[in-house]
Amino acid sequence: MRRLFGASGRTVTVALDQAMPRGVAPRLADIAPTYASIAAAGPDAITMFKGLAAAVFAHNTAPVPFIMKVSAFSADFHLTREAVVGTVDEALRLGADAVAVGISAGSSHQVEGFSELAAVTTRAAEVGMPVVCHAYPSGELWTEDKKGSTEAVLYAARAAAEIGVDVVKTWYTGSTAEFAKVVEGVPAIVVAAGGAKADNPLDVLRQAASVVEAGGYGVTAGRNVWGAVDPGKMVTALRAVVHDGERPETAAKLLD
Ligand SMILES: O=C(CO)COP(=O)(O)O
Repeated sequence: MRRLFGASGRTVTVALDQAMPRGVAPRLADIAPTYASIAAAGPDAITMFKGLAAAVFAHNTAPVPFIMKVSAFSADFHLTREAVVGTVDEALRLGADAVAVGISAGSSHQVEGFSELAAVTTRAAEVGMPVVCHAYPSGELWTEDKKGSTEAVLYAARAAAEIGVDVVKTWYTGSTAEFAKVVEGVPAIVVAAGGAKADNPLDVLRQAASVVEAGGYGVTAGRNVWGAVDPGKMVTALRAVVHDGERPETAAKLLD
């Protein structure tokens, strides 16, 4: 856990796990320069599937703390059912520092999803491997008024914590006050996803500052890092906000 959370006790983790769920964006297709830019800026960890990790880390086993994603959804084909694509024991053998599992709360596949997560937390506890859960209320069973609400996000995040994960990564709920309700109701370390690509990079930094102000432990950001004009500079700016408490407007100057 100490490897994933810097000296400040917070994390700027970069998620490079999105080709399978969301399609092979050009920055992910041409992964070598994207990875090099991100890694050089020193994120606290990178979340990836094992095959990509094997490719980008090459023969250097641990240049950056590595969170191995062991489940995957595929938005265009199935948003609410995760494929199991790895195990805790594999992650151990590959030198991963943690495993990550996704759950889709409020879906007709919730029972299987929770059971699969529980199998991971049980094995991970036996071998001392931290578990990160990407816990989203992305199921189809939510009524229209509940979809995307703080109540739904809190439910997904709370379920993950109760299944015994160490870190819950979930959706930012729009304001410091609303995200604080999620943090307060979840007995685990809570971090926020970056979310859909923002038009203005300053908004990414403002969101990170709000997460920390709400009591969150940082961010696990994907599209707003690897999709940034300069991914490495975005990692540096996020680190300034999350670890050093820099104002977003000041940190944004690091993007120039
Ligand atoms: O961890 C993530 C995806 O698995 C976060 O991705 P986004 O920041 O793009 O939402």
